Amino acid sequence: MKFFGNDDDKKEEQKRGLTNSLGIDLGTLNTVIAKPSGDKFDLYQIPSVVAVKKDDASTVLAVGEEAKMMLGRTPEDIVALRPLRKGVIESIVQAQALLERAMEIGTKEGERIGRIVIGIPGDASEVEKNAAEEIGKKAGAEYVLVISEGLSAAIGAGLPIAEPDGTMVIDIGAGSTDLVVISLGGISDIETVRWGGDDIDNNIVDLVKEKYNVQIGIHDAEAVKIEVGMFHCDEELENLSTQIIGKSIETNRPKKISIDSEFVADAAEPIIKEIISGLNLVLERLSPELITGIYNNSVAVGGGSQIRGLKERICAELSIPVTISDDPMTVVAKGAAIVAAEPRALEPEVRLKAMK
Ligand SMILES: Nc1ncnc2c1ncn2[C@@H]1O[C@H](COP(=O)(O)OP(=O)(O)OP(=O)(O)O)[C@@H](O)[C@H]1O
Repeated sequence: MKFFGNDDDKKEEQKRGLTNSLGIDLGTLNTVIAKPSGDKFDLYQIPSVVAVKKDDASTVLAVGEEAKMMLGRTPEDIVALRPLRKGVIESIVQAQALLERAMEIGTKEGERIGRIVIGIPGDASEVEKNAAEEIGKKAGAEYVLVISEGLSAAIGAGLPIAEPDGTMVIDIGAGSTDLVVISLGGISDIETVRWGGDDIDNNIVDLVKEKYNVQIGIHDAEAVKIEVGMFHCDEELENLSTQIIGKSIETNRPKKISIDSEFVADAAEPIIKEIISGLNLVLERLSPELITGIYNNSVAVGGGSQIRGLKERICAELSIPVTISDDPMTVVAKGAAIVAAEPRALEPEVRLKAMK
């Protein structure tokens, strides 16, 4: 990554004590915090969950791990909720509590947060962006910059974002998938597909019910997806199998069933179809100048990018070779941390916003 740093600016910031910066990926499922530390990053992760009073959703009682433990087993007057749904902030108060916790985790005692960069979905509206910025400021950061998760991922993955040729990021998250084309340091196109890994889990639950007359929990469905999951593709991928216990709908008794990769691929088919359709739209709009860059520099990130068969399926359907990030869950936060430490990593217009 080439930075355009200016030593005077840095000294100025140091004078003001703005030495601590954080990158935060405010995700539907997990919030990842990256703190630059020399050439590397300190990384932290918390579940994007808050526990609130049932009759007053603005009174936050617990955040992160503690709140996650309460999911599904809270006392009557408490509910555990996710402040983001499909990548969109649902409750500002709750998202603020989450962000405050994230900043606390990334800060040593006595340290002040100078600048945070928050990655949010690229198709977020101005209102949502402003809300995220507001939340960051209220949570105690001096400077807040909100950037697209896709751009952040590209920076974190070390893609050549400043080149005119173009690069593409496919970010398959829990609730949504962002398809982001970047050139000359900015986003030249974005398509958000409101489908992601969570929808695969839901489809697994439904398909198990339909095929076996058995109810399984959503967490078991996710575990199965992670263990044996794949997308249908032309390549012969190993058909793995695992067993889970569900509740028989007929007898109400526990019932053991086997689920294999082909089964998960059937459940995941509507989601990969939506992703391919989104990519088709991006390609339709793509200017021919960017096609070589997309061919040479497309990367898949996000938890869902780890499902086997993704790159094979995309290459077969769209003739685009995709590299799967070896760091899919933290790359957005890392990219945000790079920008937080050095806003000139972005193009001039965005930099101006960062410095305001
Ligand atoms: N090894 C894995 N194989 C397949 N799926 C995985 C794996 N690890 C995590 N996932 C899935 O990835 C999703 C979470 O990804 P990620 O943390 O990137 O999402 P997020 O940033 O919280 O969501 P969003 O981007 O929608 O706000 C979940 O659906 C999870 O089940």
